[in-house]
Amino acid sequence: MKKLLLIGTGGTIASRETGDGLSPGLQAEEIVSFVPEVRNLCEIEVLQLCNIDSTNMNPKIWRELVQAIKENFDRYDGFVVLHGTDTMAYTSAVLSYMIQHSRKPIVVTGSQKPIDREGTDARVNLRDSILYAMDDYSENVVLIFDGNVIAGTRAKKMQARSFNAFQSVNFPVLARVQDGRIIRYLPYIPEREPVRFFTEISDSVCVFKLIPGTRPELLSYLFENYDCIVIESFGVGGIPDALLDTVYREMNKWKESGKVLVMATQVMNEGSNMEIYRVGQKIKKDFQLIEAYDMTLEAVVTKLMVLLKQYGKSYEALQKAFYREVNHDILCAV
Ligand SMILES: NC(=O)C[C@H](N)C(=O)O
Repeated sequence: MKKLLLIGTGGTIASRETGDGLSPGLQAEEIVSFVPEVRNLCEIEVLQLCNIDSTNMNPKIWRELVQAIKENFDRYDGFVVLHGTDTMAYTSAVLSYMIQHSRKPIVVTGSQKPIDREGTDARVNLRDSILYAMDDYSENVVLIFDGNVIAGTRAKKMQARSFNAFQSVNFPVLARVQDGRIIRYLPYIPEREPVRFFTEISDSVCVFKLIPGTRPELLSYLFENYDCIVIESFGVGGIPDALLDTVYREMNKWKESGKVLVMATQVMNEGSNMEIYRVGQKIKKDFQLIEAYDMTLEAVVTKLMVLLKQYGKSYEALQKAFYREVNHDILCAV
């Protein structure tokens, strides 16, 4: 019989009413007891990493999660991580970058309603995730929710309350799990390279969302205090004229000190391309700016967190690595 490690981190799936609102209280062991039939599929062992609302997720816990999977990697055939939905897409993305070429599936799942509630989505999500994690044709990091199997780097929370909370952005859903069957939409290409763990991660990345009329002072503060700024711009991407002086002044200082500016867009679908308009083209050329193209913001941020630790000293190497595809994260870089 195959062996599965179920890792509890908290989230609504583990939550109970406290009088002050829902808060994680159930342990992973108790959570599996709500779906006893999964014990027929595989041997399940549990590890309780933490028990938090995923609003409190952070890079330190990600490091511990990766460490836990690394230490147990040879002993199990697959992993299911129970997680809150609010930052689940960040965690599935960061796991994709910190654990690459995994022949063994690492599934991240959770629910919109606690597992002990009637009509909860938790039981079906947990059952689907275990089924998928124990299938011979599953590999790498995926997020499973409401029957959709989404590549770890492509998930985004799109509904605050409904059961179909996650969508796969700019990439097809990999598979569906329906009535206990897996329907795969993409051909199985076995991982050939050995698994690689990256256990270091930077917390010096920030996101700056532009609005019409953004004041430049704010940008100067971020330039001084972070190693990497991701600007969420408008449309296919550009910098407002009113911010250009600040950006040029800071960037000239910055490039020498190994800091990085990355352009992304507030528009979720189809991605950025700064070469289309004057507001984007010139500045991109002047500083060889990195841009997100079709990646999700969650993937951009977490990829940079991991790459900064490896290539923080060389802008060219970081740029090259950023555009290298990992777990289906980018298709359209030119
Ligand atoms: N549905 C959920 O899991 C939401 C919860 N606040 C969390 O992210 O932990």
